[in-house]
Amino acid sequence: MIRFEHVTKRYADGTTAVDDLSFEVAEGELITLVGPSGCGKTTTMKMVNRLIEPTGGRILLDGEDIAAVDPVQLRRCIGYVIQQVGLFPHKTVLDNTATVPHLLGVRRARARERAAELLDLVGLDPAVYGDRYPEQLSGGQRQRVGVARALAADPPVLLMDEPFGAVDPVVREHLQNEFLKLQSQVRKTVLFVTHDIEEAVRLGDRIAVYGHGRIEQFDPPAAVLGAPATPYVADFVGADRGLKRLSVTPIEESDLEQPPVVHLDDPLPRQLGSRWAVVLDGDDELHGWISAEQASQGSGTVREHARRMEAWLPVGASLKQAFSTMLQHDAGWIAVIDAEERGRFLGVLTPARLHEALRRSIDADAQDIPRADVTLETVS
Ligand SMILES: Nc1ncnc2c1ncn2[C@@H]1O[C@H](COP(=O)(O)OP(=O)(O)OP(=O)(O)O)[C@@H](O)[C@H]1O
Repeated sequence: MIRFEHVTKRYADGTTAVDDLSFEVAEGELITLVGPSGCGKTTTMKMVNRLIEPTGGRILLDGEDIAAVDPVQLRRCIGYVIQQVGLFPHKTVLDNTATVPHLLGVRRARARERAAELLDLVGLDPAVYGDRYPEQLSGGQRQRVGVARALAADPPVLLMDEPFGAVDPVVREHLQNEFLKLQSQVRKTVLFVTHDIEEAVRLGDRIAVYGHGRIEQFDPPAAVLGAPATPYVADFVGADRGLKRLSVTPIEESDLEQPPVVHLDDPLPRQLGSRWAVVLDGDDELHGWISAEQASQGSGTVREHARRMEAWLPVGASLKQAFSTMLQHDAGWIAVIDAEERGRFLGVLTPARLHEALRRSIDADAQDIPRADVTLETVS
């Protein structure tokens, strides 16, 4: 969809902002460009809509060299969201959002109708906010209007330059989550500039980590965190990258341990062969658990002695959620179920298994193989 071929930008004063950059972005992919101030992120982005012209190389959009496309025409198929949103102060929220379709010749009534749909999509009720002016909105609400306006002409490509940079961290996280939900519906090809590694990790399908004018690593978040390509990247993602990585590493079935299992209507077993067993109902769905002590002292069926299981998660939840669930319930293990299949029990995750899952996922990324195929040298 977007292809950079040996792109260089040298400004008139001799500053090389971007140095021989080559990469490709697939349709519907969200790429975060992250790096310290002045490393060339904004320059990269502005070359895509020709606000800045490269001094070397070329950029292809859908196979076509953008140097040959009329810049005005080009910008119509590229939405642009910036930090200082740039809303027209004298226009209402609805008219601001309808600006581009209106310029493109869509009838005013239809453009406003579409604008109202988009405001709804970004979480602003058009009946409440449509007639307000930008100064009557909070910073977070203004950013949402900025996103709605960029989507108004339904462009296949979105460029976003620190769009959530000016709002406080709580609103920011909220906007990020909303944007991810929105992106899962609209599936635009997005270049998203940020200097915040947390934001880059949370949003990006892949992250381009910039050094000065160059990309040091271009990989999915888990790989950047688990296997930084250079000491510079390791330093940039921070010493707590293991923790960050937990949040982008999903629980997989191969991570799970298989404990003893009993069913609700089984007679109470004298011995479990373990300190506890998982209790399932007749459909193999998770019901709870039972301790060896209860089993050895009681009588009747499992049903009368089973305890409800609070600490469980669906497979695919993050290792961070798993860790947090363990802490929240003060549990030495959590049950993992298949949410797609009515909650079928799949196995349990213990702290040791969680640690192992993290190590396996790092090796899997480094070797580019599935996590289940990784053999660890020493298993703790
Ligand atoms: N018009 C210009 N003339 C000369 N140098 C420029 C110009 N615009 C940017 N630069 C320089 O090019 C380099 C890259 O700038 P750019 O704005 O792309 O960085 P950035 O990574 O987006 O930074 P930030 O996170 O601070 O926005 C910087 O050294 C900057 O000073």
